[in-house]
Order: sequence, then structure tokens, then C-alpha cells
Amino acid sequence: MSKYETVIGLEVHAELSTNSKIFCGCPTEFGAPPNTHTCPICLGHPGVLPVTNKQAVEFAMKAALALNCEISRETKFDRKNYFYPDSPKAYQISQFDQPIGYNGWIDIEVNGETKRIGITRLHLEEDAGKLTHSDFGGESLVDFNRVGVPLVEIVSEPDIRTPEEARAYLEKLKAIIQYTEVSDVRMEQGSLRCDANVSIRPYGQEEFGTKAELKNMNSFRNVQAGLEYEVKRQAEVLDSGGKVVQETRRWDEANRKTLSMRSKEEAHDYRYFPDPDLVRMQISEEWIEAVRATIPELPDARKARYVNEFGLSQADAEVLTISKETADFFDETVKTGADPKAVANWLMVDLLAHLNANDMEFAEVKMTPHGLGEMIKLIADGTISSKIAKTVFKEMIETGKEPKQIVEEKGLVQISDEGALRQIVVDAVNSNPQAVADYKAGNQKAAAFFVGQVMKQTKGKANPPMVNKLIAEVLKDM
Ligand SMILES: Nc1ncnc2c1ncn2[C@@H]1O[C@H](COP(=O)(O)OP(=O)(O)OP(=O)(O)O)[C@@H](O)[C@H]1O
Ligand SMILES: [Mg+2]
Ligand SMILES: [Mg+2]
Repeated sequence: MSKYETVIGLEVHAELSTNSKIFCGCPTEFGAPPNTHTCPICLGHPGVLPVTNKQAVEFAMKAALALNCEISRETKFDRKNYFYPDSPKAYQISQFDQPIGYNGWIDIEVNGETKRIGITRLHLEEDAGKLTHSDFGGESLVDFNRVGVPLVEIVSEPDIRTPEEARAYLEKLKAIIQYTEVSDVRMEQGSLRCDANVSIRPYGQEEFGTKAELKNMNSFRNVQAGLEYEVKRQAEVLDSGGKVVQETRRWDEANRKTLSMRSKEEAHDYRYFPDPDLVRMQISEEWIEAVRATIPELPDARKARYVNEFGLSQADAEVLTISKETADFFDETVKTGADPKAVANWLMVDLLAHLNANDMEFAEVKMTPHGLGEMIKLIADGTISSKIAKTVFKEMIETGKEPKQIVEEKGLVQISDEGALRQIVVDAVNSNPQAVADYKAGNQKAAAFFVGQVMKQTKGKANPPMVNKLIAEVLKDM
């Protein structure tokens, strides 16, 4: 047990899925050739005038409301001045003292306990360009396509106490934003990014310790790993009589550690001031309510519904709802009349295992909710065994075929003909006298041996409960 308590606050940036940029008409689409989605406005040529994209404001409001924020009735944009090659204007249009949303919270679940994490603010800003540092000759390449893509920055209170809680917070935040559909929250495409602020303090001390800000983590797993490394590093500094310095540190993926980028002495003075080219915005109650009305059922509400309506456990409901794709698939499958608990199991155990084993994404799954529902019904009515269903399930994921077709094509219909099965059992018993003797001597494993024999003979198609019953009967008569 460490003598230090960890304190973490996260800054998350999410790109909004508007069609055009926040202050000009350039497209926001990812993956275009460098510098093709630019114009004099996003490049900041002299004399141009930016115009606010209303959709971006509404998306930010929607995200803020989904995160239980209050909405500023008066809001504006400010210039955050800095010089760096990722910004052609030498300032970023952001929001300083009147963010769109403030005073929010979300609930996270860690080790079976619910904890509320405060959200200080959610503000709207423009994204910066993308730099690629090349290996040859030390040049850097600049792509301005991303300049002016709308972003929300979501700043948490320093309420997070462990790297694991940080991960849970990110998962939940991502889920909520994904449900609202204002961002596609793809970390690998950079549409979701996280800076992690972390400090430690002796238990019982009220005052926070000096924080480091970690950047450059490209997955939730790496955020957690970076924080774990940093907590250890800071404890070692304090234990050896040193002082933690306030600095920005970079996560070094290859060496799995954090490295200093710049200390506080080099920290920026951004000289924020209101952008004179953009109108201040008044946000009316009606506008807020109109946006609120577009918010769909969010992860926590869905989770509660799965627990109350379908009798799923909290933990299972959490796993299903943390990804909108999985939750939507679950709902659609349950609508076919399949047993919700069975649906939950197939999705959480078998589907996830298949995705992991084959390094697949949910989007690549060809199986339909209708197909899964039908398959579960085929098991329930005895047409296929649950063992055979595993084969059918894999085939559905890969091909999207209906289970009935797969069962027919592969001849997988379960053998429930008692006479035929009894004959197979009798044959197995007759040709394995030693196993019979073992069984008579009280070795239960011998029964399992016969089940295996029958399944081998029938290529796994024998009705398992019937096989068990027949083996017991036949052996009793021996
Ligand atoms: N002592 C501390 N230890 C850990 N986290 C802290 C501490 N003090 C503040 N934080 C967290 O650090 C984050 C600060 O983010 P904020 O956006 O307000 O400032 P910033 O990082 O200076 O600004 P910028 O957006 O320019 O990077 C918040 O999430 C806050 O909760
Ligand atoms: Mg910040
Ligand atoms: Mg920061």
C-alpha cells in the first residue's frame, strides 16, 4: 500500500461529426490528400471573416446536456494565442470564460461500485493541423485539413483517484458521446484524444500535489499505462526527497514510459481575448429544450432497462451498453422474441471472444440480429444443440447467412431420434468393457467418456440431454 493518494483530472477532445468545418465551408471528412480541405478562412488569410457553424454549436450543446452540464445562456469565442506550425493563424479559436457547458458529471463503475466524476466544463473550439515528423533529414510535414474541424474539450474535475477509474471514465464518456452521435469517437483516427493530469499527495493531506500533464496516448489502455507509470515515478521522486515539477510529459509508446516535453517555466501565456470577428451567442431556453429533445436513451438509462426489464446483472448490462453498436444489436435481437439472457450471453461471451481471436471489429460482423434470434430459437426448440450452435454462430458472423440455411447446408440438425441414439449408445458400451467396469466401480468420468464416444459417432449432432439419459439407462441395465 502506497502512502500516497493519486489525483487525476482528464481533458478529452472529441471531433464533432459536422459535414463542414466550424467557421468555413470546407469538408471535415477524414483521410483526404493533405491540404486539399482548406480555404482562405481556415488558413487564416488576412481580411477573411469566419462564420459559426450552427450545427457545431448544437452538437456541443447536445454533448454538454448528455453529460449533465448546465448551458451558458451567453457564450462567445476567444482567441488562444500561440505560435506553432500546426496553426496557420498563430491562434486557436476556443472558449475561455464562457464555455457552452459547465458543472456536469457522469457516473462510472469500478469494482462494482458507482462513483460520480465531476465535469468542470465543455467548450467548443477548432482543431489544429497535423504534423508528421519524417525520418529523412529531420523535416516535418504539415497537413491543414484538420484545421478548423470542430472540437469539444471536456475537462473533468480532479475527482479521479486511480488509473483504473480514469479508464472507466473514458469508456463511459466515449459511450455517452457515441450514443448522442455528435462524434464518431474513433481514437485511432484521432477523433477522440485525451490529456491526463496527474499528481500524488500523502493520504490525509488536503492540498493537491504538483501535477504533470501526460500527452500522446493513443488508446485508453495507454492512458491507464501512462498514469500507472507516472504515479510510480512521482512517488519515487518524493521518496528520494525530491520535488515533482509541473511539466508536460509525453508517453513514449515504444519504451512504455513518460518523458519530459516542457516544464512550467516554458508554459504558454495564451493572452486569451474575445474574437472580434465572431458574434456572441445567446442561447435561449427554447433552443436548449429543442436540443435536449434530440438526446436518445443514454448508456445508464439503457443499463437500468436491461437490469429491470430483462433481469440482466449490473455487470452484464454495463458490458452490453458501453458500446452503442452492441447495445443496439442486443435490442434488435431481443425484438425477434429470443430470450434476452441467451442473447446477452452470445454477444458478451461468444461474439467478443470471436472478435478478439480474429482481431475483428464489430462493424465487420455480418451476422444480423434476426439471424442470432433465429439461432437461439433453433436451440430452444431442439433443432440444434448448443454445441452445434457454436459452429452456426461462427458461420453467421463470417457470412451473414441465416442459421436455418447453415444448418441445412452443413447437415447440422440435431439427432433426437431416441431409437437411433440408443443403438449408438449400446454399441459404444459394448465395445468399451473397461469403461463399463470403471463406471460400475463408481468412476463418474466413465459416463463422460461415453458421451464423448456418442458425440464422435454423430459428429456432435446428438441431442445432449437425451444422450445423458440413454447412457444412464443402458449402463444401469448392464
Ligand atoms: N493537482 C492536480 N492533480 C491532478 N489533476 C489536476 C490537478 N489540478 C488540476 N487538475 C486537472 O487538470 C486539468 C486541467 O485542465 P484545464 O483544461 O483546465 O487546464 P490546462 O491543461 O492548463 O489548459 P489547456 O487546455 O491549455 O491544456 C483538469 O482536468 C483538472 O481537474
Ligand atoms: Mg485544457
Ligand atoms: Mg491541458
